[in-house]
Amino acid sequence: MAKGTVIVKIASLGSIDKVVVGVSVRPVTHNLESANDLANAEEADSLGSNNANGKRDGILFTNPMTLPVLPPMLFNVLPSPLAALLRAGPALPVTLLKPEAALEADSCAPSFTFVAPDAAALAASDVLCGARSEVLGQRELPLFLLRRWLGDIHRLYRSRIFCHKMMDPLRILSRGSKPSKVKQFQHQITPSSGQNEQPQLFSTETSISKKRKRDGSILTTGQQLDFFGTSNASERPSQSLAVRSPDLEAQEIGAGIDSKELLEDDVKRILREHKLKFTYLNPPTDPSRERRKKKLSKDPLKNAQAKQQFYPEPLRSFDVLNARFKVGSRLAANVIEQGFKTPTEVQLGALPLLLSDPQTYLGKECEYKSSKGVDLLAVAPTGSGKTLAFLIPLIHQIQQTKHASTESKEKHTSAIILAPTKELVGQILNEGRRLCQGTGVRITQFRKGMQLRSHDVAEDSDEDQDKQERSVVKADIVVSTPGGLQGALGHEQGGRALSDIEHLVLDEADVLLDPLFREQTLAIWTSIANAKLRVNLWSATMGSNIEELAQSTIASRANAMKTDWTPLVRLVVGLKDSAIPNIDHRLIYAATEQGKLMGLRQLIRPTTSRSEQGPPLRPPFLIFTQTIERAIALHSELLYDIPAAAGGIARIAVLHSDLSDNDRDSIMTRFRRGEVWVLITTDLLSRGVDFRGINGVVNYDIPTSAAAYVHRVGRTGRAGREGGVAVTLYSKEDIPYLKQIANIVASSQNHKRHGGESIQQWLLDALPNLSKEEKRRLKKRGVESRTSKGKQTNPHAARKARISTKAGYVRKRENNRRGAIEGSRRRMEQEIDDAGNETDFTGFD
Ligand SMILES: Nc1ncnc2c1ncn2[C@@H]1O[C@H](COP(=O)(O)OP(=O)(O)OP(=O)(O)O)[C@@H](O)[C@H]1O
Repeated sequence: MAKGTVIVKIASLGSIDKVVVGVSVRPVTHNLESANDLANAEEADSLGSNNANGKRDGILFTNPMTLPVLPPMLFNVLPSPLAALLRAGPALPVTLLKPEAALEADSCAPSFTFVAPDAAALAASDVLCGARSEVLGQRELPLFLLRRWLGDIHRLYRSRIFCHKMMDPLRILSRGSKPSKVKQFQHQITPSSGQNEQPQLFSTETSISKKRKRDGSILTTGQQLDFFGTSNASERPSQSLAVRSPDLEAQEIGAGIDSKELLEDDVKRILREHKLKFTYLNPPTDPSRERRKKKLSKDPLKNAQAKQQFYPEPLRSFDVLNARFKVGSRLAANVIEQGFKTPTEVQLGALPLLLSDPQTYLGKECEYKSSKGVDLLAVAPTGSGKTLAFLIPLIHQIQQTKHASTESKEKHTSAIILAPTKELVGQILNEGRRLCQGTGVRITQFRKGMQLRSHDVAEDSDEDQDKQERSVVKADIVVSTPGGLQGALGHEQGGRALSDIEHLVLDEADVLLDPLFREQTLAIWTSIANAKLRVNLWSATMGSNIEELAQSTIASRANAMKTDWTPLVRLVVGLKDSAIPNIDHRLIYAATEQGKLMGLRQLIRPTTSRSEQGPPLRPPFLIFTQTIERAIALHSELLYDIPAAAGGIARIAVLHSDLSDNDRDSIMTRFRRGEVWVLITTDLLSRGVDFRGINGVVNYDIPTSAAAYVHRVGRTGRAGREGGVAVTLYSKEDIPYLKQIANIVASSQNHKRHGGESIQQWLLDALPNLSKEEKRRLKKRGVESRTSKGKQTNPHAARKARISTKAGYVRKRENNRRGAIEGSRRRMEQEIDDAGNETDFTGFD
């Protein structure tokens, strides 16, 4: 085997109780081509030693192409535990994917994270030759090898061999070594089945509609609008601008032809196909024009809407960022280097808005004088790449300002990104760092004790300033939760420090402006005393009340500061406030709390008859509960449900806001690496957090609003990935909440790419309708029996809602025991205190 060729290795360790799948750049020492080879390996299990044939025993090597065909052969031939373990081998492509997942999760290029079951396995298997071992489980591989290896794996995934052979590790390891007679190799594409080549949700490929032309012939718009070159090149008409492949486009860019503009009709058609709608929310009011408009139609609303919609030319490919928008070549290269090729809908719509002069799309009519951009409200589906859509323009604008600036090179923060949770802040930071590399723009997370600095503060620096120097933020972009940053505003320089801020981005804007965070967010927003401030608000859901609040804040700020009027535009992708159409939704009636627990167990380890009914829920998946207490209770209930052979309790974890930051980080990392398969959590992880390979989401407790449902289930099916499953278990108490969720499911299934079961009409009809006020109340309160308040108001219902399968007397005994231990501990502490007090007493002088 040529030096540097990457192969995949399956290693069985000494006790044959571990299977490691990894890559090696070493020559093949043991080619697993036949059952005999395997038997040899099984006999001599001393890992790393050479057997009589000079082969390495106990380590089973194969290359990526043979791995998928191994398992069936092994199943039939081998009886021993090794056979069972090797059957788990093909399930480990979940693990095999980890380098990729890790690549996405952390800033790993040009290294990647390899996940071995434990330290011994990693050390013993010597997974990566020539690797520099730094941290447990983390080795570095030269980038070219990584690329080639991932390429091989992706090819396999694309050919679907892997998926076909892939087995559910939980099922295999929990049901003995006999090959099951049920369709265990049932083909299922899951979000974790590799890289997604098509990140668009509403791509032309999937929405081919037919129009009748005037001459009577049928025009298939989907074909005509293969704008992003996804269909077969030979089928495309060569002349159409709308069908150029990215390659061709790249060549054109090189030849300087890219500046060609699309015809207005083409632009409109493309935007319609991708379900993009742009609205100009605050066109300057011209009294004479208003009068004319009223005369034009009896329906002024219609007229107004027609006036306010506009159609900017979409971004065709990331390759044109530099040529068309003069985005710095380093920033443009960073985007491409991360593997982003085709812009998602929100990116193809928002990037031209934020990167070009508003006059180019709003026209001269907007009477827009300054060239300082627009304020933007963007509503786009979960996982559609909003982070990239706001980071690219932000970095570009900061770069431009820096180049144009003649002022001192002293670093001042000029942009703030707010997000509701620390997890999301960390994630934005990671993505921002990757994009900022080599651009001269710095991004940081705002931490406790840090301070922002403005020009003036820097100028009137004194001795005290030196002391504070180390805590002063020197980055251009600061990412923070509202609470974190608001603390800094209390500082005497706080208000002044914000005077340099030119960009404010609110990610998950609807939650940031919801009562929970509203005060903090508005405090920061209104403290920014910079007339040039531009605001972007992003979310997958945005109610009209939030939109109004945003508009009125922008307007009142402008009035108070007497600033020039700035255009405010809205971009909506797809149907507002709806769930992504590329996942399967299942609503399961479980009647009672016990029923829900049984239902969940059924999902984790399905019995055959049930699992035949729909795509099984494969790990990794997330389980949402209503409260922290319930997440903890569910965790301890399910702790032993994953068989020890499959990793046992290490495979399940709980994450909530009562944990320390370190614990939260560590659980997130373990989940991203694939060490944790089932993560139980609260709504803390329902927004923004991006685990690309999540196969499913379980709403163990029903979400309390439609928006919460949209965001929770949006943790799967990221960037257009197919095969995600969203299961909602509901009991009698959940019925009032169900209608809003059933409506979302129905509308999402109607827009599903490949059809799918829609929710039955009788269910929709049978569910009670709620008024706005009731919805608001339900959202605020949650299901009361599951809250601590519910325990006091209705202890009986609260008892019934408890997550536990233990009988009452067992719980009582446990409580008594716990009480006794606690009492004894307290008594001992008391005695020690008393003794201490006695010895401390030194008597009278
Ligand atoms: N053009 C693209 N092509 C492929 N993948 C992309 C593209 N843009 C973004 N992604 C990936 O899509 C995933 C989701 O992106 P992101 O987290 O920004 O989505 P989001 O719209 O902010 O979702 P949410 O509403 O849940 O916060 C990320 O893994 C990101 O790397």
